[in-house]
Formats: sequence, structure tokens, C-alpha cells
Amino acid sequence: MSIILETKDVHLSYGKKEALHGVNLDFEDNSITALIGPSGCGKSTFLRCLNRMNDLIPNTTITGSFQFHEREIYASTIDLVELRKQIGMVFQQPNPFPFSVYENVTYGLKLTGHSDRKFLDEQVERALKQAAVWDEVKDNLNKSAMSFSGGQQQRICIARLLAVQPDIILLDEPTSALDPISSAQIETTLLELKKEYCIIIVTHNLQQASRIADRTAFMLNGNLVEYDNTSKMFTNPEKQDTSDYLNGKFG
Ligand SMILES: Nc1ncnc2c1ncn2[C@@H]1O[C@H](COP(=O)(O)OP(=O)(O)OP(=O)(O)O)[C@@H](O)[C@H]1O
Repeated sequence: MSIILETKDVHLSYGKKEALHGVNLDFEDNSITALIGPSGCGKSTFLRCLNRMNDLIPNTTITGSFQFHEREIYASTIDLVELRKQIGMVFQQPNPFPFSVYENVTYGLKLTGHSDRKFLDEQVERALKQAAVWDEVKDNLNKSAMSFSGGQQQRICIARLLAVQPDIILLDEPTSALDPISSAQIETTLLELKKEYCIIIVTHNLQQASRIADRTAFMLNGNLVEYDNTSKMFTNPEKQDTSDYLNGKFG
């Protein structure tokens, strides 16, 4: 496996308050990495750095290096639309646009100038199949995406992102608003998707991290405490803080 994204010494401040204190992490292609840690430790903040979503928050200062395919994500020459196409994000609450399933999935493709109906049809089918929701929506592609269940909406959002063929998929607690069956379907989908993508997931659910993640990063108070193979970290962590967190002593 190869490293597709590497961060070094990442500091982020909201105004005067520093929320990340020098985070070094690397992410492999064709794998799932979980970011875990108690509420407020900086998981979402770090995740948002990876496709520059924090740029949208006023008074945010970010330093450090983010090498993606040997390019610096924070270089002034980076095209943000292109970056967010390559590094897409799925959020906690499913957020389909108030359009049909078809229009949701073709949205990014149309933005980048694709209009050929046959091509769009093929991409819609491919993306919805990859997101494991094709069978459930294929007869209703013109129906509003918002009329489907939460779990189906989340998989439609994943399909919307897959349509533009990203390299990295960022997910911020993608199943915390879903029922157990829908969550399990998303986990199965992610395990399939990792064959083709680098997946980085923030989760509060330790069982979920242990089920699906190849590697897990444990964060605490804006610091990276430990980063290791998930099975190693969950059975034999190096640091006492990691052990205490995994054993439910805090968090
Ligand atoms: N937009 C913001 N403005 C100011 N401070 C923020 C902002 N977003 C997050 N913070 C602060 O940064 C710190 C890290 O928050 P962050 O949401 O990244 O943590 P988290 O580990 O993802 O938490 P949770 O698991 O509760 O989502 C917290 O102290 C939080 O209050």
C-alpha cells in the first residue's frame, strides 16, 4: 500500500485558541483509517483540514504541511473545487440536495461540464452501485432524494461523491444519525469501497472502528496520542491514555 496523504506538524487555531497542536499522520491508499477520541479532541477539525473545509470558518489559522500526491494542499495555486472533488466529504447528517436522486448524483459531473446523457446515465448507475443503493433507488431515480430513508440518503450522498471519482473519502461520523441496520449497511459499503479508495472516518463508535478500520489514530486534547494498526491498538495499546480511553475510563 502506498501513502497518498501525509500531514506534518499541523497546528490549527480558532481565533486565539489552538485546537490542534502539531498532528503528524499519514494515510494509505485502499485502506480505512479511523480517527477516535473524546468529544472536543479535534477529530472533526483535523478531518476538515484535509480538504480545506476549515477555510470556510472565519479567524482560523492553519500551519503545517499536507502533502497529497506530493502536492501541498494549502498551496495558493490549489484549485479548491478540484481538491474537494478529489477529497470528498460525507457528513453526520445525510445532506442530499432537494432534487431527484439522478440530479444529486450528476450534480458534480454537470458542474465540471459533463452533459452527455449516456455518460451521465452510466456514471449514475456505477456510483449508486458502488454505494450499494442502486437496487433500492433504480426504479425511482426521478424521485426526490429526500424522500428516502436516512440510511438510503447517506448512501445517495456517498454515490454523489463517488460520481466524480475522488481519491479520498472523508466521513465525519456518517452513521451516528442512523439506525443499526442502516449503519451496518454503510460499514459493509465502506469495506467494499476501500478496495478502490482511501477512506478516513471520524467515529465515536469504538466497535465500528475495530470492525472496519485498518489503522486507528487516537487523539486527545488536540494531540495525536497513538497511531497504529487497529487490531494492535485495541489489544495492546502503547500508551496509558489510549488504554484508559478504550477501556471506557473517560470520554
Ligand atoms: N468553528 C469553531 N470555532 C471555534 N472553536 C471550534 C470550532 N469548531 C471546533 N471548535 C473547538 O475546537 C476543539 C475541537 O473540536 P472538534 O469539533 O474538532 O472536536 P471533535 O473531536 O470532532 O469533537 P466531537 O467528537 O464532539 O465532534 C473544541 O474545543 C471545539 O470547541
